[in-house]
Amino acid sequence: MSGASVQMKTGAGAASAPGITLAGEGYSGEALLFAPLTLTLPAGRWTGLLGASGVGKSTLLRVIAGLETGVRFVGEVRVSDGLPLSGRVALMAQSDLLVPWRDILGNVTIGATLRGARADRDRAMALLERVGLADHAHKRPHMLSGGQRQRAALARTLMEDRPVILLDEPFSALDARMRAQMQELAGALLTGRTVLLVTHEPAEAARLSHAAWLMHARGLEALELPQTPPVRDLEDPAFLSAQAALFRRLRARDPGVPERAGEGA
Ligand SMILES: Nc1ncnc2c1ncn2[C@@H]1O[C@H](COP(=O)(O)OP(=O)(O)OP(=O)(O)O)[C@@H](O)[C@H]1O
Repeated sequence: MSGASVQMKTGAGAASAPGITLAGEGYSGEALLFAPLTLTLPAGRWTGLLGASGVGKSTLLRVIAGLETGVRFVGEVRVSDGLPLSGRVALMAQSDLLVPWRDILGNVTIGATLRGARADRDRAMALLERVGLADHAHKRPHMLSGGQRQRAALARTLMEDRPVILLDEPFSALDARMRAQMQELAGALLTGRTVLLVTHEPAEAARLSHAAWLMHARGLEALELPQTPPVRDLEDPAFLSAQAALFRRLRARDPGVPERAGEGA
């Protein structure tokens, strides 16, 4: 590995990771999008959030980040230490948001630049190495594939070293091999952070989450996960059967209605 090694497990971010509780309901125009729900993100844990497209997952994530949404959210976000979340959150949005006029290294260090701080280029290069982009550090984003851009966005998110990490479908553009690797990297580097992982992949939620929820218009439903800690081994039988159970749950006709015995996919 070139440059500084990436030491994030014991960083300040993990030490101060708060728990977060979001409680409220969402409206699209006048229509109820999702009924009152309470989403708890335990301190220092990964929470997975699954649900049909358009149900409001990204909205919850953006509300926690304190960003505008196209949905009217009526409710509140509580933080376990009572301190504002501002400055303590790193968000990896669905679109990579790489700025076209900076190279990949410049994108990974953009947070420091925007704050007027000195960028730690060694650490940024070490992260780019970990996401397999060291050879692309001096290319502009348009020269990269979708999956490469997503890995650059992941490196930029990890670079911020924040206690709260919000990931919106962070591995969706990656091939299977790279996806598994990036899951393992994120799982290792974000140990001890409070992480919300929005994903369409039950396998991803089952592999990375301490707790996972299925969101639907009537609220949240707890999903069953193995007792073993994440990141779970891809061949772990408990992981494989949890993944299969999540698939069955997602494929059920109406996820808001509990299945009767003998029903299901
Ligand atoms: N800027 C906007 N203006 C108006 N409506 C919006 C806007 N952004 C999102 N919506 C609506 O809010 C709802 C929730 O969107 P959101 O992006 O939170 O869903 P999601 O569950 O994350 O979907 P996906 O899985 O497809 O990303 C959707 O029905 C969408 O049409």
